[in-house]
Amino acid sequence: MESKVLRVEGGAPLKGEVRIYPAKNAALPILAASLLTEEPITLLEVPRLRDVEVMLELLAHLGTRYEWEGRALHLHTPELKRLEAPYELVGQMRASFIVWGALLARAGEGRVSWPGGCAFGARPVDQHVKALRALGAEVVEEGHTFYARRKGPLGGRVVFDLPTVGGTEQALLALALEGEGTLVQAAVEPEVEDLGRFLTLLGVEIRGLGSPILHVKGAKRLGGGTYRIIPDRIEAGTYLLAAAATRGEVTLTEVRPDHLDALLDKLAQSGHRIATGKDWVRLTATPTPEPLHVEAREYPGFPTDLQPIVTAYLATVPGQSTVMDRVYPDRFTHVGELARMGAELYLRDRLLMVNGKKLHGAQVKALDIRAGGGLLVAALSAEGTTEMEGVYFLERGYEDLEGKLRALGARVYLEAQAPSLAAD
Ligand SMILES: CC(=O)N[C@H]1[C@@H](OP(=O)(O)OP(=O)(O)OC[C@H]2O[C@@H](n3ccc(=O)[nH]c3=O)[C@H](O)[C@@H]2O)O[C@H](CO)[C@@H](O)[C@@H]1O
Ligand SMILES: C=C(OP(=O)(O)O)C(=O)O
Repeated sequence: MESKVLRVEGGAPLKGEVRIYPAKNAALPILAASLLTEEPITLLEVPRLRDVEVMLELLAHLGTRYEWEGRALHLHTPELKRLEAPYELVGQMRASFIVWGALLARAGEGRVSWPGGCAFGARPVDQHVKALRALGAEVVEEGHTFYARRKGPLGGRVVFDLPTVGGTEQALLALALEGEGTLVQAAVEPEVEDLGRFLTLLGVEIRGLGSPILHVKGAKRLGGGTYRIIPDRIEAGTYLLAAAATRGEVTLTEVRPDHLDALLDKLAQSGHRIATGKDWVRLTATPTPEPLHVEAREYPGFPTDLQPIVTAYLATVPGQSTVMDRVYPDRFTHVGELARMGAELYLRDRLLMVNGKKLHGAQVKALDIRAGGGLLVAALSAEGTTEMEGVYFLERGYEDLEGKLRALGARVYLEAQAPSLAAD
């Protein structure tokens, strides 16, 4: 059972420079896509995160040999050894579900368990099933597993009911070998585009990348190659919001400022000074920020993954802010925990009203990755000490969190168990 606790002594403004690592949510589908080729692949600078370790365990189960060289990762799947992804691995995170499309493409069949991932409301997979069926695969749902097979090359037109990141990635992988098809209302998130670029490197033809209509032409065989994953816009956003909440000054390096447009605009609206260069962003916080109205939407809108974190920031901003999440309307597991720190939050018909004020330290629990990010931001700005349980979730999404925050002057300590909790 997880027993680590993150102790945060709040109140220190974050100051300094922090390097942003590659995107977890781009790395994971790219790792799944490595199953498509028998040629070796090298990914440069892969984030060393728990989710990546789980995905590598799944790939190894399916037949991949891999080796770390510093932060680079060499992968090689000469042949698939198994065609099923079990619950023990797929149940740990969402992204592993898309190995299904890769198995179907390479082996002609594949079975996956119902996926896990963060539980912040309903997360159906009907669009994944719809896409594979529309491309001509036979799909059978058996208990909590999904089986798909194809007789010949996949092809056709998928019209998604709504833009889905995972569903679009699933369809891209399914079409990558021999398939040919069009995806309508595809997700346009940078992580989907990054997967598309990686597939292009392997030999798949994709027109329309970054737009909601994608034309995909798979190849008979795919090659290998070396690829650099895009920076993590959610990690970047977390540090920017932490800097804003603590009224500090932080420069992010190795980022894509264009991927952060929606957040940077909101931070500027709130009164903070933002400067950007080709691959860096600096936030100089105003001591008197303004409240905001934030609505999380699909890219290029405000990211749902930053919604719990911007909520935590707004809980520290005097005045009334409002927050809605149009992508995951019930993504509010952080609300009750923020309230323990004194935050005034009222949820009415999926509209969150936030009356910002100075927060105080408390014992809190992260219930999913970005809820953890939000609690962390609140704790950094709060008066007094916060002890956070659920560190497991933070470790799914943030590499070297303690080291990076300490370098920015934060007083954060990862402990085996907080003394006050040990007494329980
Ligand atoms: C590993 C990964 O990359 N996770 C991200 C990915 O999750 P994930 O790929 O699971 O999210 P989706 O983009 O698929 O979900 C978007 C919306 O579509 C709905 N939906 C999705 C699939 C489906 O078959 N049916 C359906 O109705 C979902 O309930 C949600 O309301 O994108 C989300 C939205 O940016 C992010 O919050 C997650 O961090
Ligand atoms: C919610 C996330 O991941 P998952 O989709 O795997 O739950 C996330 O990265 O914020």
